[in-house]
Amino acid sequence: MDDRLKMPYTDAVIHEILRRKRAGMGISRCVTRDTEFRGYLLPKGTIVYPLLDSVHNDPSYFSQPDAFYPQHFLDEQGQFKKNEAFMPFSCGKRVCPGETLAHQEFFLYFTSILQSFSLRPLVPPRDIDITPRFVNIMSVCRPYEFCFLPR
Ligand code: HEM
Repeated sequence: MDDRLKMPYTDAVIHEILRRKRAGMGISRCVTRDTEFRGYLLPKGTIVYPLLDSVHNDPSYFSQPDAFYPQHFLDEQGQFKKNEAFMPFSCGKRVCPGETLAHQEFFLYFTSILQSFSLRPLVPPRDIDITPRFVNIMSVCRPYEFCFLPR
């Protein structure tokens, strides 16, 4: 997110949601020529899937990869801190062209909802299971219910 945003904690929460959202797989791609990658030969025509979840759960970049921990994106002064391993929109030439729009929408929806409602889960937060559910090679969030209480 850019420096114009002066709500670092909210920004960090949104980034942590995107890190944890667990639909972390880019679109499949095809290797256009024989390619060596980390000692492996990927022959021309090989289909590859970038697994973004792997980098989002790398403990050398995220100190508590299994937790919901917005501090992954905050420095000691509570200011927003970029993390080069954050790439829910993938990276490179085929990076998601909707990234800026998606960030803006997230911020507006999230802040508008929280300005008008308090969110209350139906069970104590510690009883909410935030471990991923695996579907084929993807992991997805588990659904859970909560109430919107007008402020
Ligand atoms: C939370 C929201 C979003 C996430 C996490 C997301 C994530 C991604 C990812 C991971 C890719 C694959 C990039 C790659 O293959 O390397 C992608 C591609 C793409 N996204 Fe998004 N996206 C989001 C929202 C949007 C929005 C709002 C739009 C358009 C308004 C959009 C349009 C596209 C398009 C057109 C591609 C294909 C790009 C290409 O193949 O060259 N996305 N997105």
